[in-house]
Amino acid sequence: MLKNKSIAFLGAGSMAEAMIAGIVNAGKVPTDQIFVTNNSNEKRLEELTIKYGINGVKRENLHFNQIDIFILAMKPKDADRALNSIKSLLTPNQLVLSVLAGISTSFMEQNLQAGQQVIRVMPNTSSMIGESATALSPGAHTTQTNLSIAKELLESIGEVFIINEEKMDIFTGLAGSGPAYFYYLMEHMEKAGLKGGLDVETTRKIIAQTIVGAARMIQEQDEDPTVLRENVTSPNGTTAAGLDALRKNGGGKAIAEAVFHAANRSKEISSKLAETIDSKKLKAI
Ligand SMILES: NC(=O)C1=CN([C@@H]2O[C@H](COP(=O)(O)OP(=O)(O)OC[C@H]3O[C@@H](n4cnc5c(N)ncnc54)[C@H](O)[C@@H]3O)[C@@H](O)[C@H]2O)C=CC1
Ligand SMILES: O=C(O)[C@@H]1CCC=N1
Repeated sequence: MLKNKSIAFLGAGSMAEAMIAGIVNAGKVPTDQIFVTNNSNEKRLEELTIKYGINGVKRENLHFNQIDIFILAMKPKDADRALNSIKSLLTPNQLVLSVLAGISTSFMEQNLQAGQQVIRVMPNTSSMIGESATALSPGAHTTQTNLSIAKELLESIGEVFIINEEKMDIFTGLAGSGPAYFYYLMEHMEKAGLKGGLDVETTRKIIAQTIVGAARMIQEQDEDPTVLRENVTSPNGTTAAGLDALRKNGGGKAIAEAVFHAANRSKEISSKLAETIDSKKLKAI
């Protein structure tokens, strides 16, 4: 279904690049059918063109009528302006995906033509290596065929979860922002490894393999994380000492709080956008 589709990214930042890399690497969409544009940074467009063999084009050179799927990838504060600038250039059958945190399908629909097919998407930067956990929530007018096409496209950058849009905030807290928590954990584990006398390169490999191993155990053993944790924890052993320190220092609570704060921020972006749309004070978001 994908090989005849043309895709255009509006926004050329880190999320767009991660998705482009994953999609190009998966090879399901020919590179000459992938376009990317941005506000003004032509150097960035050249960079993406050279790196991925796709078409980095200035906005005025993007032929909107030749594109099947648009992927909005600007910052949420730019959503209103971006939607209004493309509104008259689209036909309702063209599919608009948005990866913007906190931007609802109803907000997109209100700011595009009546009946426009839209899908809210929440990927993460592991798209770059085909390992994203990506959520999809279709808008009111999206056909089953277009939802399947979007799913197929996004499966090329990882695992896809079709969820109710009300769950998008918590999904964002868990998976959209999630890689950053693991990188933060790794930064701190790395410091501990260095303090213990290991070199950076070895420490990094050890930590990465430990995280990959734990993640794959969850994926492949069909076992509860509590059971897997208990299997590591010998009575009065090293892990018990480590976990005790983690609990005493608020480790579990800190992780849950991170997820909830990110989810709340996603919700807040939605409500502030709704408030500020009237007064046009978008910069305050
Ligand atoms: N970075 C991440 O891990 C994730 C980001 N997202 C979402 O992706 C979006 C982009 O995030 P980043 O790539 O990190 O931001 P970024 O700041 O790196 O990139 C934003 C891009 O949008 C362009 N832009 C702004 N207005 C535009 C317009 N009207 N038309 C076309 N391009 C326009 C800018 O020139 C820039 O290329 C955000 O809305 C964010 O919520 C979603 C999931 C994960
Ligand atoms: O930090 C952000 O707002 C974006 C959305 C999810 C990950 N990065």
